[in-house]
This record gives sequence, structure tokens and C-alpha cells, in this order.
Amino acid sequence: MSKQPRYPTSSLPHAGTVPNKLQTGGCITVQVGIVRFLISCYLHYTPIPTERVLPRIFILYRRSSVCSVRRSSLMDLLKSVLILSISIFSLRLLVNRHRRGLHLPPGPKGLPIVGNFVEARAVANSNEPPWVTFSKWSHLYGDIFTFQVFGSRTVVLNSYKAIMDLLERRAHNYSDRPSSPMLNELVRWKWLFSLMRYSDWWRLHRRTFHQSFRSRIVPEYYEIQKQRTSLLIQRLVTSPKDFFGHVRAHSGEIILEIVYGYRTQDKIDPYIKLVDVAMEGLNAPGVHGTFMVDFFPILKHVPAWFPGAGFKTKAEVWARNTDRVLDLPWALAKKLMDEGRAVPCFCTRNLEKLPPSGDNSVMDEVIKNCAAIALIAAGETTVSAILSFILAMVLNPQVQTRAQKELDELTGFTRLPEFADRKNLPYIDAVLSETLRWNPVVPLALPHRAVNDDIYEGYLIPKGSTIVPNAWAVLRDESLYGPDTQNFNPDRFLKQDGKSLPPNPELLAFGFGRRVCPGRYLAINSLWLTMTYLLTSYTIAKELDSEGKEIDPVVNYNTPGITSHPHPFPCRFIPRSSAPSFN
Ligand code: HEM
Repeated sequence: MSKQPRYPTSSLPHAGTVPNKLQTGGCITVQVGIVRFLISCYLHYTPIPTERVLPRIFILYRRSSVCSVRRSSLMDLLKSVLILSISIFSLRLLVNRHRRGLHLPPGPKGLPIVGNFVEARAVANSNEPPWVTFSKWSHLYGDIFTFQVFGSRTVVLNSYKAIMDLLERRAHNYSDRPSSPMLNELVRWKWLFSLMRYSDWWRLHRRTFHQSFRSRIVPEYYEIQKQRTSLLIQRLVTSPKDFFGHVRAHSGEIILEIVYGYRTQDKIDPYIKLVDVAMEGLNAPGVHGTFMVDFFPILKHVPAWFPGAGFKTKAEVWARNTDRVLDLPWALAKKLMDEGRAVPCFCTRNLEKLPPSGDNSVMDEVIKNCAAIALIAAGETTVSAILSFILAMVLNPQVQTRAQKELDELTGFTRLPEFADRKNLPYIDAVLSETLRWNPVVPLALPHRAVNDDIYEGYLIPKGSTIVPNAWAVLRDESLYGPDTQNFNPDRFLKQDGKSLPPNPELLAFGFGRRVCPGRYLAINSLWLTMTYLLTSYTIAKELDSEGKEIDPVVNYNTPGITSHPHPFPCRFIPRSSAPSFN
């Protein structure tokens, strides 16, 4: 007796019997479904992902049974899959010739299935920073090149034109972010809107954040920035050797007060420490491809005790720090508000806007997330830019003298500079631009993602590709910025007869399109003020060894992670006698 299918018998034309016609129809449904899926993979240039194909086949197979078909044997099914795969492969070869010469951008040749896994691992494990390696690859493959690892495609942009054409002018297609199961789910950074997909949830965060950090609002923070920068100058008198720590504290203090209304303690502040610890869990997995789970999301379900699942243990430790940096400063701000001791800040201003009655849980979460991202995003970035400026002054005393002269002439050496002075200090502005250019803080910006297929300069950029803008390579491009771009030379940004100015490094250092850094106005103000206060108060010089000889600092920016900052270097802060800061 034939076996009855497991579906409601009422849907059968003749319960208990299975007509041959429908059986054939079901098989065709399966096959048509598979063909359609494989063709769609082809059309979107997606390498056929086995982890998606197999479940898909089984879903189709089950659906076919609704057509009252007796299930064909598994062998039959596999046979048809094989035949169809071979046909689709031939079809692919055939249609390839007719695709109007559309190709993917060039790139290193990969192996079947794994693609450029070997090259990607080499980049991730190399002593050379990835932006330098990518810049070298661009000499081999061109300004736009691509590589692919286990079906996940990356397109690297190495020219100003390509970056602007795609990420700025076609921002509607390139404002998404690639998803990273390691960062978003395992290390629980999903509340960080810099990592969120291009969605309404991201838009709500971005809008809330932007309202408090746009160019017209940031002057409200001048006072906090001035007070904290004066404190930095004082601290350098007492312990100049600890300048890395002081610069770190300075950036942390500014953002903690702006966002949570919290004034840090004098010693190493626990909240600043919290951010530093949490950053480890952002920097290490932040470089796409470091963890296999980003290529095979299914691995996130592997238990931590399983051999080779060490990433789960690491992720759990990092995730606890992620939770702490989100929750603890927020709890403090809420406590200060409840006790009536809160000073006006990002949190109070936004929470007060909420209606007193009703469910505010969504906006509560958004405000909490935005406050914490400010803390995370402002920390390392501003610190790195200020340290680069200090290093540049140690290495280029002639630049420092000229900048001090410009400042002293304007202020008469009787007062500290004011933000209103900025328009009258063109050389200081050139030094600031050169600081952002010389060693950009986020050399590869953050990765973007193509929402749809796109064609650029005859190349196909498939939907879902990760787009990496190599800002470092562009900022070192001699055709844009003149000769010796490895050297610090602010003159590049001064008007010269008949010559047009190179692109403002702010256009590259702070990212692109709809994802451009929303904290850039605050960051530029902090950097400008710190530079001018330091130049007014100190001469920054090379450290001396025990014999009184100058020590040349080593310029090393090879730091793992998304941001790049100089390795510790020695220097001296020589107070300028009778500087207004010390009176
Ligand atoms: C010198 C200092 C800074 C530099 C160089 C910098 C650079 C960047 C870059 C390159 C991006 C990625 C843009 C893209 O995807 O194309 C970014 C994103 C972001 N930055 Fe900054 N940043 C700095 C300071 C700050 C500060 C002070 C804040 C907060 C007050 C901040 C908040 C953010 C946020 C929230 C994002 C995510 C934007 C999004 O995905 O929509 N940044 N920043």
C-alpha cells in the first residue's frame, strides 16, 4: 500500500490517491524553484552560498508536497540538483559573454570556495597596517579593486574621485553597513548606531544625536572645552611625562560633561577607564575578517567549550565591558537627575523633552544609546588627533615657531586664543588640516555596504558588497597634496598664486555621505583649542637623553583596530615664560 502524505486530506483532489500528473508537477516546482534561486544568485553576482542553498532546497521540497505529490526520493532530488547546477554553471558561462563587458573590479585571484581567504588573513595578521597594504594593491590592480572571502565581497576605493562619486554622490546606495555577528551579537555592540544597518532605527538615533552636535549647537560647549583645556595645560606643568594620560583624560572629561553632565574626578577616572576597557572589544573584532564567525554566522551558535570556539569566550568577556559602558554612566546620569543634582547636558535636555505621561521606553533607549556612542566615538579619535599634532610639533620645530608667531601677533601674548580668532589664524588652520591629513585617525573610515547592484566606470559593484574607502591612500596622494606627502607640511593648505587648494582633509578624515561623522564639529573645536592653548603655553621639543643629546621620536602608527594613533614617544613641554596661561 502506498504511504499517505502528511497534509490535510481535504486539500487533495482524491484523498488517498496520488495522481501522476501532480507528482510530476511537484517535482517541476522544486526544480523551477531551484533554477530561479540559482539564476537570482547569478544575476546578483552572488557566489552561490551553500548554507543558503541547502535549506532553500528543502523548503521547496516540502512546499512541493502541498501539491499533493508523493515525495520523490532524496536521491532523485539530489540528482536533479546536480543536473541543474551543471546547467546553471554552463548558463553562467554563456551569459557572461553577453553581459556588455561588465566585470567586477580587478583584484587578487582567489581559490574556489574560499576565495581570497589566504590574502585576507595575511592582511589581518600582517605587521603592516591594512591601509598601507591596500594602497600597495591599488598600484597592482587599480584605484578600485575587489576581493572575496567565502562569498563575502569587499570593494576597496583608493581614489578621491571614486570615493566621492560613490559614497557622496550615490549615498542613497552606499549608506548601509555590513553586518558583523561578532560585533553586533556576540560582543553586544548592536546599540552602537555607527554599526547599525541603514534603517529607521538608525535614522532615529542619528537624528537625536545630530540635534545636539550640529554646527550651530556646538558653541554651547565652548565653555566646557575651554575649562578642560586649561586644566590640561596645568597638568602638563606638574607631570609633563604623562602627557598621553593627560590628553586621554582631557577628551574623556569634555564628552562626559557634555553628555552626562558628569565632572570627572582628578585622578584616573573610573568612567574614562570603562571606555578604554570597552574599546578593546571594539577594536579587535572591528577589523572585518578577523573572526570566522563574520563569514559563517552559523558559528555563533557553537558552544564556548567546543574546540576552536575560543572567540566565544573572548566575546563574552568583551560583551560584559560593552554592557558596562552603556549602563553605568547612564545610571549615574539618572541618579543625578533623580537627586536634583544634574547639570544641563545631552541626557537631561533630551529626557526633559519627553512627554511626562505615556510610554517613553523607545526614546529612553535611543537617548541612552546616543549618549554612550558619544563617549565611545569621542574618546580615542580626538586623542589620536591631538597626539599626532604634538608629534608633528616635535618633529617640525620650524612649523611650531611660525604657528606661535601667528598666534602671538594676534593675541599680543596677553591672553589665550578664543574661538572667534579662528578666521584670523590661517596658518593654524593649515596646521590643523595637515594634522588630519598626515596620519588620519580612522584611515579606512568605517566600512559601508552597497544596498543594490551598481555600475561604476564599467565595473559591476554587486549588492551586498562591503565598501572600504581608503582615506589614508587618498590623503597621501601626491597628485592631490603635492610632493612628500609622508612629511608634515602645512604650506600645502596655504593659497599660492595660480594654484588651487587641495581637497580639505576634513572631507576625508570624517567619513562620507549619510554616515559622515556627526561629531566632527565638536572634534574640530576640541582639536583647534588644544593646539592653540598648547602653542601659546609651551614649546614642544625633543626629549634629551642622559648626555643631553636630543632623542628622535619614532613615528609608528601601526595600531590594531579601526583607529590609528601614534605609539608612545618621548618629548618635552617647555613652558613659555610669561605665557598668559600661567598668570
Ligand atoms: C578627530 C576626531 C574624529 C574623527 C577623525 C572621526 C571620524 C569618524 C569616521 C571616519 C566615521 C565613519 C564615517 C563613515 O562611515 O563614513 C565616524 C563616525 C561617527 N563618529 Fe566620528 N570622528 C571623530 C570624533 C567624533 C566625536 C567627538 C564624536 C561624538 C561626539 C563622534 C561620533 C561619531 C558617530 C556617532 C559616528 C557614527 C555615524 C553613523 O554611522 O551614522 N566622532 N567618525
